Amino acid sequence: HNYLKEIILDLLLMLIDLTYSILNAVLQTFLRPRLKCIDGELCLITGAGGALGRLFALEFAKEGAQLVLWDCNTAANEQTAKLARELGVQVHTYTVDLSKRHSIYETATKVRAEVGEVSMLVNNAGVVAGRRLLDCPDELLERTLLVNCHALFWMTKAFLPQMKAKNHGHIVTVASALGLFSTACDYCASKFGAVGFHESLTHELRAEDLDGIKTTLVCPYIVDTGMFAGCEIRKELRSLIPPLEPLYTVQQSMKAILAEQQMICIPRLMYIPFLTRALLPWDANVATYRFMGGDKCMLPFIKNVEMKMSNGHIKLS
Ligand SMILES: NC(=O)C1=CN([C@@H]2O[C@H](COP(=O)(O)OP(=O)(O)OC[C@H]3O[C@@H](n4cnc5c(N)ncnc54)[C@H](OP(=O)(O)O)[C@@H]3O)[C@@H](O)[C@H]2O)C=CC1
Ligand SMILES: CC1=C(/C=C/C(C)=C/C=C/C(C)=C/C=O)C(C)(C)CCC1
Repeated sequence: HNYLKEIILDLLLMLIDLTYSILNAVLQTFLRPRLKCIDGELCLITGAGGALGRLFALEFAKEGAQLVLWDCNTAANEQTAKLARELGVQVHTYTVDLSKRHSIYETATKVRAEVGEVSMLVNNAGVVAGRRLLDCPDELLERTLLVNCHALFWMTKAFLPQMKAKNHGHIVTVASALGLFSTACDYCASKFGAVGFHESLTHELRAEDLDGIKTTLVCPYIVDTGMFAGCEIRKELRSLIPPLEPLYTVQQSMKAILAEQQMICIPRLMYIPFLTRALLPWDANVATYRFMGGDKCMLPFIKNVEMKMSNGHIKLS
């Protein structure tokens, strides 16, 4: 009898929580969310020499955060640091290879010794091979998984202990719309991995009642940064879902981060293929992808890469 009472009580409590969460989420879409202050927080951004990484650095600098910038491209990273310093914040740069676990751990040890405890982590660095599976060298496929997915584990293992000690921090995962639904590309598996990592980390923190450590998942559609140059959907629909402006993407992401939102799809329209992927039968999804050009969107991108390779602009690493 006691078991029965307990489960009925738990069920009622769960239903109250569930109703509250739904009402709250609906309300939040209409209200302007309260944004947190990150003045003085120490924020580490990976891929800071890249397009979105640089814009993230500048937005965090505008909010008064101190920066630790990581990238494998030293010159691009230094350029980001220069721009951020002009906004009056302290910036520390590190050259690191995120595809190597030891490089991540060694650099993290240096950061802790030379700068201090990181309280915000923006896992932004990402790569794509963008070749057909059978044409793609194993090393390139492996690199996609190492940088986009494995690195999230090592980064979190390196910086979460300090956050846990204070029950204070924020871990941002820059994944992709292609982490929620897929097309033909090596990148999707790595971003699905990133989404899974974010969710399981979020559950782990909740299960340990560490409610001072927030997580945010960022899932943008194509952003006009050059990383996916050539990737495109059906011509007639391109004006309906145009590639995103890099600054808009980062500003929307910042709003979600500062509102401590659990996830954001940019643009909002991307919630639709995310939902229909789960709701519709597989072949129905294939039919809609075919109609919209989502099934072959990577082909012109791959052609681009092949052309650059044959011209000697890109070499296999
Ligand atoms: N652009 C887009 O359409 C979209 C991008 N995203 C995601 O947003 C994030 C940023 O993308 P974006 O700014 O466009 O890409 P960029 O290529 O401009 O920036 C990525 C940065 O990460 C660096 N990087 C790559 N590999 C490593 C490594 N092994 N170790 C350290 N640093 C590394 C790159 O250096 P280098 O240039 O020298 O390789 C580059 O500076 C990525 O995670 C991407 O997957 C999500 C949705 C859409
Ligand atoms: C697959 C697919 C689509 C195309 C998505 C594309 C082209 C996404 C590209 C995302 C990128 C490049 C993300 C980088 O991280 C549509 C038309 C929305 C319809 C639903 C299925």
